Amino acid sequence: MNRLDWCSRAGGPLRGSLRIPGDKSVSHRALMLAAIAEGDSRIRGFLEGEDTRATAAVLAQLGVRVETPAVGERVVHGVGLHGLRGSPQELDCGNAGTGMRLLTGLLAGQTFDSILVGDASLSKRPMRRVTEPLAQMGAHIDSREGLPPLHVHGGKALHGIRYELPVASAQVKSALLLAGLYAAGDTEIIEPHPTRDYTERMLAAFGWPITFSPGRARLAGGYALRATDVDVPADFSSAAFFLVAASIVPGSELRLPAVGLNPRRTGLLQALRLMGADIVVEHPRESGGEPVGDLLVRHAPLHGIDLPEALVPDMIDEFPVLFIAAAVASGRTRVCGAAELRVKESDRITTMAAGLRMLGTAIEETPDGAVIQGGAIGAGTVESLTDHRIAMSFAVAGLVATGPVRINDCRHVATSFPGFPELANGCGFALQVAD
Ligand SMILES: O=C(O)C1=C[C@@H](OP(=O)(O)O)[C@@H](O)[C@H](O)C1
Ligand SMILES: C=C(OP(=O)(O)O)C(=O)O
Repeated sequence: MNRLDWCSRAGGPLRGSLRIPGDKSVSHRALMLAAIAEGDSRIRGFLEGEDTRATAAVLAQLGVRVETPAVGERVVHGVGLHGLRGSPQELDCGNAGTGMRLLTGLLAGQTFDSILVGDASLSKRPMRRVTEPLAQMGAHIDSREGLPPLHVHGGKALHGIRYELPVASAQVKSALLLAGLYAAGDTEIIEPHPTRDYTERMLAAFGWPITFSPGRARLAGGYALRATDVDVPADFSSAAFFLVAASIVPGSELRLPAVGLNPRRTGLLQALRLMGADIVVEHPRESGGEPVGDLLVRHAPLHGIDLPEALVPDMIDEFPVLFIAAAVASGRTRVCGAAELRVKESDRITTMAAGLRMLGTAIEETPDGAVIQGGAIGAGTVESLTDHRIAMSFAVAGLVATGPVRINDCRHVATSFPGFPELANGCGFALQVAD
């Protein structure tokens, strides 16, 4: 893929109503559960991102017919729990940690072997967090010293385990629950802090008996999934860029309709409100078993905070853009308990600290967070290291910078947010491809 650099300039005020694309976590899971269900499932609001399309392509390689009747829609012809077929080719998960980790759980219980590969960024991400508990369930997975590619051996008889997660991770929890569908006996997961529960909710919607409450989930193998239609809400993590952008640009007022508001995703909403943001949830309702609402965000002066550590797992993907809010806010913001940021698409603490320093912000890195002194953001060149959320966060910074912000290596933005530059420019950003 060719290199793509952006230049973000001062813009705004931001105005309008923006349709944010579908939720990435929900889209991955809807594809996987629909694939092994009995019957046809229709997914509406599907994220047309590179990550979720990679998962659809992997499932097609495994013998699942996935149709695209319209943009943002998939019809998945489920093959049943035991209907997947092995592929002689490698299964390419692209940039997606979620895709690779959940598929590893799903494939551990099959009769055939699979090889999962990813791009340069995914090939550096830790996989022992899934392979070790899966091995305790009886799976056999070879890795390159805990990194992809993963060779998942088939034909292993799995048995359920009771597993206390060492780190809060919805991906690990979900991988084990998917393997648990194929295991004898109970699989029980206990989390150090509750994480997003989409897998649990969706398994229930597909008719699999499961009990779950915040921080716990338990199911037994040996049932069947019944096809069901899934309505995917707009992705809160994508909405996050606009929540911060409208908060920091004077005169802004943005509406973001039908955004998913699962409480395990909305930590940034609470953090921004603690910083003084003006964000209102209008028409809170349920859609497809998930809480959704229309977000109305207006400019408001922000001030620094000590981020409550309990919010960290509920905003794990929103730290890059929170760092931008903190760099603009008056006073100091302190983040701790967020060491997981170091194993995302890039080391998000170091990448953000390096970029903000280039723009003149005083930021001190700590092992599990950062201390950020707010003030004016300057012009400069920053590296996104191909991390989509870093690229979009610095695009937000450019709106209020004293000069142009050049952002290198933005080619992966479409992994989670296809159409971001167009949507951003449509509401008042000044974001262009750089020469
Ligand atoms: O389960 C999911 O869909 C996700 C869980 C989180 O990862 P971890 O499970 O590694 O925390 C998050 O960062 C990722 O973007 C999506
Ligand atoms: C960490 C992320 O995704 P994944 O783990 O699926 O690559 C993300 O989208 O910020």
